[in-house]
Amino acid sequence: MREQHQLRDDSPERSILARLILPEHTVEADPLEELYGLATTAGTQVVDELMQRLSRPNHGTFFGKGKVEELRLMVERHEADVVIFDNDLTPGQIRNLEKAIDAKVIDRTELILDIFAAGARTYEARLAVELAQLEYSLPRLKRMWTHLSRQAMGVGMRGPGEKQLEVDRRLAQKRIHDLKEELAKVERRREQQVQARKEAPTVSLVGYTNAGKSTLMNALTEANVHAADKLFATLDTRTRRWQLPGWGTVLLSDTVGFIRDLPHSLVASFKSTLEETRQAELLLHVADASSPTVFEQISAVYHVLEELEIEAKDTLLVLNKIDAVPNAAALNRVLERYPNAIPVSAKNGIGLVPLIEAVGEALGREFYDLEVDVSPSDGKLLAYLAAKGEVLSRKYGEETVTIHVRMPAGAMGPVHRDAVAIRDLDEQRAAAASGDPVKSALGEVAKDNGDPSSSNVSLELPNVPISDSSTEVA
Ligand SMILES: Nc1nc2c(ncn2[C@@H]2O[C@H](COP(=O)(O)OP(=O)(O)OP(=O)(O)O)[C@@H](O)[C@H]2O)c(=O)[nH]1
Ligand SMILES: [Mg+2]
Repeated sequence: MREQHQLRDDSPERSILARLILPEHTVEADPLEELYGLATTAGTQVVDELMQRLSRPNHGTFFGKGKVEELRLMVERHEADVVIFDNDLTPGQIRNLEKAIDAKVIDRTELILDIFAAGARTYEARLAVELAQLEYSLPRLKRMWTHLSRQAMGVGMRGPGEKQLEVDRRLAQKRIHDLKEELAKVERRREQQVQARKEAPTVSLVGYTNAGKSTLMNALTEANVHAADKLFATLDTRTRRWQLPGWGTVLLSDTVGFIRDLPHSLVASFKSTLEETRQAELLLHVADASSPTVFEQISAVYHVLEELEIEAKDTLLVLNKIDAVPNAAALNRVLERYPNAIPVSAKNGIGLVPLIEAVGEALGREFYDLEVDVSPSDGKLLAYLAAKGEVLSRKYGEETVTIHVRMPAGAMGPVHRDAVAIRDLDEQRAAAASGDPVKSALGEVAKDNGDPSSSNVSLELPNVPISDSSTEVA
């Protein structure tokens, strides 16, 4: 469990973490871990936490009556400034809660927007965040006004208050309109830029926030991009030339990380930042194999990619942080589900040589010879495989249909996203013939987890750190 900070006077804001767990939620072993990361990244000091299970949220106050009272006492006891919910609340629920507990209430979306606002550096990222924040606050303007009117009530300002609200709302709408126009312009410009600069195939790093994308970028290209143990350390795209051994020059892009339930408005406004990803020949989906929620994180990433309408031509799943997995069984559990994933440790340089080989191979590849496990109810994917590929056989198992199919590499996106499991038959044949370097590196990790250096696959690459695609704002 997280250690709770001591109360300190110089602390900026004392926060209490709260989460409502509904029957449909998957609950992690430590259900508040991610929120804790977000809250500390936002600069608050977490002093306590509270959770409740309900069959559905209380309409008025989100938590049930007794829990709200418990929360009020907790706020009082810790002199907390803010209660941060891991859920999304309605403006009305926030208003009622704030009144009941006498502290500021922030929901998950607002917290994420706050972190993005604090971290946005480039012009595009700033536009994107401002738009998302305005769209979030527009339906909540009334809430701001309620606070004002309470103070203003004494001097009989109710009329002007209402009028002010109208003015604010119109101003916000106008600004949203302008921002959208500007972003559309930036998007078009960016699309052309990326196209014009495309001297070589692009490989784009994507993945859950904190999975190690920037660290991997640095390990592969000596790009020296910012990597840090906080959420959303990267908010813009950096592209570097990468001399891929045995292949030549490719462009490698590091991008903003994703998170589950990423606010829709934010996703939409980050489209232009993700232009490199959209035009990439290959996505390297970096996942944190040491996270207890790695499966949820992987599917959250595919979800966001889908929402962004990024139809990846091809994807390799990279299981990072294998130096930090608790034991070999934990890693094998992930590899069972994703047999073609490439285990690495970006931090210790383990597995980079097999990764480089896999990237080279994927870029050169035109067809995949695959066995794809599909859920029988997934008619869409079954139809897709038949339409885009050449189906060689179908086997009906208890829970999945296994399809042997030859797929063009350019059509792999939906397969990666929707299949229950994918086995690359070419790769299996090659591994059987030569003794698989990936699996053997992995065997060493499993044996010597306490001493990752002993399984270090050494890496020496002639890397050239070059251009920076992002427009830095001073
Ligand atoms: N143990 C271990 N830690 C790693 C590894 N790779 C990265 N990390 C750590 O994970 C944290 C996040 O790394 P980043 O490279 O910033 O992650 P990111 O995916 O770029 O994160 P965002 O930009 O915030 O989305 C840092 O503290 C890294 O040192 C690894 O292979 N093993
Ligand atoms: Mg990063």
